[in-house]
Amino acid sequence: MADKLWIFDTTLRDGEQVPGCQLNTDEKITVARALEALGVDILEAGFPISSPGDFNSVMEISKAVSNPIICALSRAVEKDIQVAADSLKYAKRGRIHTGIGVSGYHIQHKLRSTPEAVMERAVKAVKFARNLVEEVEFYAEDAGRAEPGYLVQMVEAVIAAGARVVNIPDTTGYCLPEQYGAIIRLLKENVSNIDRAIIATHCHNDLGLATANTLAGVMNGARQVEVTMNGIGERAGNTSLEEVVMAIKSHKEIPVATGIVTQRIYETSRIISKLMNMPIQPNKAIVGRNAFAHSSGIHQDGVLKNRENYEIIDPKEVGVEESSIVLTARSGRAALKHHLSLLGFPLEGSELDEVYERFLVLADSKRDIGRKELLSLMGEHMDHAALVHLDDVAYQGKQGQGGSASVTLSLGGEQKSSTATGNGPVDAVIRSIKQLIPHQVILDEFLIQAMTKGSDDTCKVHMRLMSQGKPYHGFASETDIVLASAKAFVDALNKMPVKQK
Ligand SMILES: CC(=O)SCCNC(=O)CCNC(=O)[C@H](O)C(C)(C)COP(=O)(O)OP(=O)(O)OC[C@H]1O[C@@H](n2cnc3c(N)ncnc32)[C@H](O)[C@@H]1OP(=O)(O)O
Ligand SMILES: CC(C)C(=O)C(=O)O
Ligand SMILES: [Mg+2]
Repeated sequence: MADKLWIFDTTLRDGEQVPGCQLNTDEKITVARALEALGVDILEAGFPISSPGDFNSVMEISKAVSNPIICALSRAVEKDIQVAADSLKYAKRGRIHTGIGVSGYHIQHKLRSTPEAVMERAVKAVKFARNLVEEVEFYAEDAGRAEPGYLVQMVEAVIAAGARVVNIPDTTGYCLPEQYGAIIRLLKENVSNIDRAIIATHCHNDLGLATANTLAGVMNGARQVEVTMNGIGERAGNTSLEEVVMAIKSHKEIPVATGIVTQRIYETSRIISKLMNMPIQPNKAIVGRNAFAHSSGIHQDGVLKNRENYEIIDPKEVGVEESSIVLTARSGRAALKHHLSLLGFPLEGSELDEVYERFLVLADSKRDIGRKELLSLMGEHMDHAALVHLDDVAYQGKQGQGGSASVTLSLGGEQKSSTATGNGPVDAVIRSIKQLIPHQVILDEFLIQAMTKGSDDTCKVHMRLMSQGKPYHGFASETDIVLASAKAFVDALNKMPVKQK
């Protein structure tokens, strides 16, 4: 039977160290509840000595969630440890995570100490923590660059002092997978009391190796992995939860199993991205917008014949409704035929060839080919009847007073106008459009990206609308951010089936 792999989520501690990602207590509780539903085993809720707000967050999270073990971080400093223990007083099961730097760099140049004195502080800290809580985890900071013999002695000493989990961080993301795996193996083979503790991995992504190193650690005996949702964390980030969990699920030869409800991965990723104002790169493994999108002809043909030709994970397994076939100038006939048949045009042979030629000319000049473009390829008369046209947009806004907008759309050939107010001009414009369309759509994701750094820059807007449980992506580029938002919204509307608009 596979061993249990303990999933230690540090999104609310290491993840929250990202500049601009700081959360208030209510937001942290929302994230903690989402992580609990996802099935994480240990939830590192914060660094309680760092501020009254973080102390309060750890305390409130301890009250709000009951399944995961709640963990509080501290230095190897008695006051930190005492405050961490106080913050955990409502936790059903609390853990103190204390530790100290163990590499030559940290011992000499950060702590300005000696290896012997650092070992003494480590042992003292673990004993002090054990007097306050049952569960103590020790982190050997910068273990990835530590002298191996010293690391073995340190791990043996802290286990003897009462640590039940020993975390071996590659704090600077320096190790190669073979090197990191060898460190874990060294500890398994040379620490005399290692059977009394669980070894944990905690890898950073400075060389893009965090997931590979974590898996190397697991293959060599680690049974706890410290991860964050979307891989966020200090500098280049931490190992991402979704990557490790899905790598393990995809490779049965890794002899471990997790309790993660993988179908909740996508939703959890979005909740965290939104609350932390941290967009997810489109090509991010598992949760990126393009993780299940196929855009070149050979791939699209393969996926349409059998999804598994180009997908190692069923998107439903991670909570993504379905893979998508995106039409671009690199698409072939199979993809075009697929989209046309969805629109009710089952073309074959020379008819398909003829439309494909015209499609390629269009696709060479336009990056994103949607319903609107396909309908116009099939005959301009269809266009007016089936599409939403943005005829006019006017808006204004004043600091502290929100915004107002009026929008005119042509819907099914009929012109309609509406006005609305909102918390700013963009919100007002989107509300105006929503008032004009007959069915409910939810704006689920909204990204604005400036191309360069000038105030005269073109901004690119991406919106994801949900309608009847399905996602529709809209894109637009304009120098005017409000107009770009309106156009992206309408672009997504135009990708929905006619009856939904
Ligand atoms: C690898 C990691 O991610 S560790 C976690 C990183 N997270 C954070 O640092 C966020 C929380 N931190 C804080 O709020 C503050 O830095 C505090 C409250 C911990 C300390 O604040 P200050 O007392 O002002 O110290 P400051 O941050 O300037 O310096 C850190 C001190 O801790 C010492 N230190 C660092 N790590 C440890 C450790 N694990 N154990 C003991 N001492 C440590 C440093 O040597 C330095 O000591 P010095 O002032 O005697 O040189
Ligand atoms: C505090 C420890 C676990 C850490 O975040 C690191 O070493 O990267
Ligand atoms: Mg870290």
